[in-house]
Amino acid sequence: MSIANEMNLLIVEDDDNFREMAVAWMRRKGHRVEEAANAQEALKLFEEKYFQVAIFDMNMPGISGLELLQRVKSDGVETQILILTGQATVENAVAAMKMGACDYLTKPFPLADLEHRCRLAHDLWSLQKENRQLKEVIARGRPEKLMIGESKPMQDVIRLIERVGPTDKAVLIQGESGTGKELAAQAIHHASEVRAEKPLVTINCAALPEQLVESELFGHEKGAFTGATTTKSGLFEVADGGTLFIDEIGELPLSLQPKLLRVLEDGSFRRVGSHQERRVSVRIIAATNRDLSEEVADGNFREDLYYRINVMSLVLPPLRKRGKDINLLIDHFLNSDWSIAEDALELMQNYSWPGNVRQLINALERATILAEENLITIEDLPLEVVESTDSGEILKRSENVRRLDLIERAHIIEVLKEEQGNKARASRTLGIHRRKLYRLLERFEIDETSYRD
Ligand SMILES: Nc1ncnc2c1ncn2[C@@H]1O[C@H](COP(=O)(O)OP(=O)(O)OP(=O)(O)O)[C@@H](O)[C@H]1O
Repeated sequence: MSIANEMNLLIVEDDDNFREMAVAWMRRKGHRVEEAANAQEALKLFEEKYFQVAIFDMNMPGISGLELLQRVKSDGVETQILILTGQATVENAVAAMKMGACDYLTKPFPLADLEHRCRLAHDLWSLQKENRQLKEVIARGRPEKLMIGESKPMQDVIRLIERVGPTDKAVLIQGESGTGKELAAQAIHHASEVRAEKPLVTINCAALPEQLVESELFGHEKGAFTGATTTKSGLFEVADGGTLFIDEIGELPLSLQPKLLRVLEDGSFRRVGSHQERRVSVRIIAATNRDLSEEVADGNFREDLYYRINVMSLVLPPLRKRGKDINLLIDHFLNSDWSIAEDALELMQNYSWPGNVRQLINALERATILAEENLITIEDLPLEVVESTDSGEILKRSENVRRLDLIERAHIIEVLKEEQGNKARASRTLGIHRRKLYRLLERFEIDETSYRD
């Protein structure tokens, strides 16, 4: 018998004969079994050991099986309890079930039945344990990341999230790429009164081919299409009771839109390849970086679906419209032992950040790899930030830096040509450390391999 099939059992029975037989039987079947002849002994064992399943005889002198059950349950033990009762006391078994026993057996019964019922009780114990673990995982998955922003447009967004979060309404989040749409969806889900303890499940329609989107969302039956080797539940079922975040909803194929509309209207849907109707309770938060009303006008998105998901609308401002928020975000994402040179900061403040917060995070990460001595300078910023049209003014002031850059770049290329693209030799010729050369190659976007023979 494998370890997984082994059970930790406790048998509480005052009839010595029966108890000894039951214990011997269960041990022979490979289970770990403790025994008690009365409730006091049982309570002591509960203090010392952990049982998955316990069997209580109902009629015992002193503390009865029912009282023992009451005590054990009020201590909050996770053990599943099976009650043994005589013909005359069957109605007590009903009372025991109400008090939290999972099952009962009427004497006499074959010992094989006892093992079978213990097995069912053990299955229940496993499921409850799994359920506790999953709840814990969900609770720990709560975002520690908060939406940062003190600018007026961000404050409006944060206030709106606080207002719509607790309602159960569908929300459409619009905003350019990297503006924090997914983060906003998390904030809305966690502000929900009824759903926050349940899962938040995400699907990105742009990342999947059409047929996969359908089976991801709604699940499929075995054999529904080539490759469907097993039955699979869809994300609507996984998110039941919670929230489904549909990212890039503008990419949802037209053919699937009626199916989504239906589940939004009454919670009903069918798995791919199944006739059986299922029902769920799922809140929808959708996001898009396209203008969905235009998609509706162009016939790419159903108007009725648009109105269904756009009950509440949240528009995330692009970073360039968030004023001094950029400083807050830099402070937030940069470790406190880092600083930024004034002209570099000014360039960042003036840049348009088409990739928004995500692009800013990437630029900072890159800069901290390139920079020396924990100071980020213009040299460590991506070229697009330094050379953007918005940065003219600042660059005029940094003109010398730029000219030097050009001279430096040309010189490095010249040396690389002389050394046939060999970085070790080139750095020696240039009189700089190899790491410094790597940094410059990356910054000037020079590919040394193109100078190899
Ligand atoms: N206001 C904010 N405060 C703190 N971090 C933010 C904020 N907005 C975005 N971020 C961070 O920026 C990154 C990108 O955000 P997110 O993935 O939510 O953007 P998105 O709009 O969903 O992007 P896409 O459209 O590309 O899917 C994430 O790491 C997120 O934590």
